[in-house]
Amino acid sequence: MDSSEFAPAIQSILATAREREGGGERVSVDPRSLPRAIERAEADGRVPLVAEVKPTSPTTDGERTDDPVDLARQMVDGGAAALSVLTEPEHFGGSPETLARVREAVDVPVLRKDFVLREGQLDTVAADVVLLIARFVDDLPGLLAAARDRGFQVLVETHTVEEVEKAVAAGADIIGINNRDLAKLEVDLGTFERVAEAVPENVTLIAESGIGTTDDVARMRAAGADALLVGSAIMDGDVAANTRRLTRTETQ
Ligand SMILES: O=C(O)c1ccccc1NCC(=O)[C@H](O)[C@H](O)COP(=O)(O)O
Repeated sequence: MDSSEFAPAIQSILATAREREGGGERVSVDPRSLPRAIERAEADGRVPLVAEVKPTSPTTDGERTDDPVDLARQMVDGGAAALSVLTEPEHFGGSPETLARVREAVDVPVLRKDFVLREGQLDTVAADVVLLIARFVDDLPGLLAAARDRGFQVLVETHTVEEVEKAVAAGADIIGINNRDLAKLEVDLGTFERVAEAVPENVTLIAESGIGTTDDVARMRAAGADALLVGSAIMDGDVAANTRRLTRTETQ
């Protein structure tokens, strides 16, 4: 992978991710099903939302320092089908310990959001779902298999049709399309609309990033999103109210 094409913040994220130690002991997970959590939300009329505990980021001003467990509970109270927890410490204010505490406190599936590059890093903490970013992982089939061997469900994040093809060839059954271009850090919801057609019907499809309004929710759902991953728009202000507003969006 040639990192020089990426924004400086991404180059820094990747440099620290390459250095990060993995966990000591091999993790073994009995996961809460993300596809079933999405179905349950649909069945009771909530927009399936993966709400993200995201204290800060390279594109966020300041840092939210409230107790992440309290924020996570508010997201679930607001109707979130699942949660995403950043575990990247240097650029996102996350930690594996935070994820472990959140997962203990809620009963919905929890995604580990990080920049996992090699097998040992899967053993840092147990989660129901782990993120692998197609653009950054050299051996996607190998790392996907290693994650599944440990019991994780795997969300493979993509940004282009070519990356969707790479994810499908690797056997991904949950695919995210990130509206944020990690080369420039620009967000364009048109990305999901353009790329979603390349994703097979039997794959659980998640729209990621830049979703802030009920119109954005309706737009992503109309383009085929089974679920939406939302961070900033939920973390900015009243977390329960923000989650409720987005999960109750009428899309028909
Ligand atoms: O969010 C960032 O600033 C960011 C910068 C560099 C790499 C990744 C970044 N975000 C990771 C994510 O995937 C988002 O946290 C997630 O999709 C939620 O996005 P949003 O709703 O726009 O906060």
